Amino acid sequence: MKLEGRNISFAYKKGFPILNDISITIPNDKVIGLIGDSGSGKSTLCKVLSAYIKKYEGNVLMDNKTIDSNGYNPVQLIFQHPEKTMNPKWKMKNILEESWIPPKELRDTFGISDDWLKRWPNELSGGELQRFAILRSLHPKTRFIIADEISTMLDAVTQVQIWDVLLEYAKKQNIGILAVSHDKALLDVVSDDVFYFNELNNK
Ligand SMILES: Nc1ncnc2c1ncn2[C@@H]1O[C@H](COP(=O)(O)OP(=O)(O)OP(=O)(O)O)[C@@H](O)[C@H]1O
Repeated sequence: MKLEGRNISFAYKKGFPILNDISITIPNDKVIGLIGDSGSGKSTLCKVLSAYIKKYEGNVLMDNKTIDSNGYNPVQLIFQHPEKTMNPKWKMKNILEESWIPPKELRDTFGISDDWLKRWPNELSGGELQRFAILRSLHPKTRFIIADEISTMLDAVTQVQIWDVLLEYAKKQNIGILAVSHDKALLDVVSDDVFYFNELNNK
């Protein structure tokens, strides 16, 4: 299985293109790293691939087919700032289980303590929240994860812990990952191949 962006072009404002005929393939048994300058359009590409942006030129295909926009999206985007994607008025248990109910062992693997489930999002640290955001995205129907700077705000130890569990789970479940980061050293460790955004973007 593979996720493909084929000849993707996009502009927020007419005449100011951000993505120019970009093509990228993410096989479901690989981690593809993507590195590039700030403001170059990496997050925009992530949003196109995960259908947050719906109007663009080109195609996003999973095994050569367009993705059904009605059902569960098998391409899940995880953002740098997990708090922005969580309802502050919901307790963590509801935020997690809105997507699926992961087995307790998997929660434990992600280092999520039972006590955290009873808290509000603003009662957890960024790293703790990010564990929830990642686990929430690993619904059994997820086939690809688009990880947009998911560990940037974490200390080195937490960063390694989180990537370790994510990589192990993805490998077991055949989930492909696009890992976007400014951190070349991190991408060299987690990715099978690393691409430079500017080389994909035909400006
Ligand atoms: N909703 C939006 N409306 C208009 N312009 C936007 C919008 N979102 C992003 N941009 C602009 O598009 C360009 C690309 O932004 P994007 O967030 O994709 O870059 P990036 O490579 O992910 O940057 P960074 O590495 O700093 O996160 C930037 O110039 C940004 O200001």
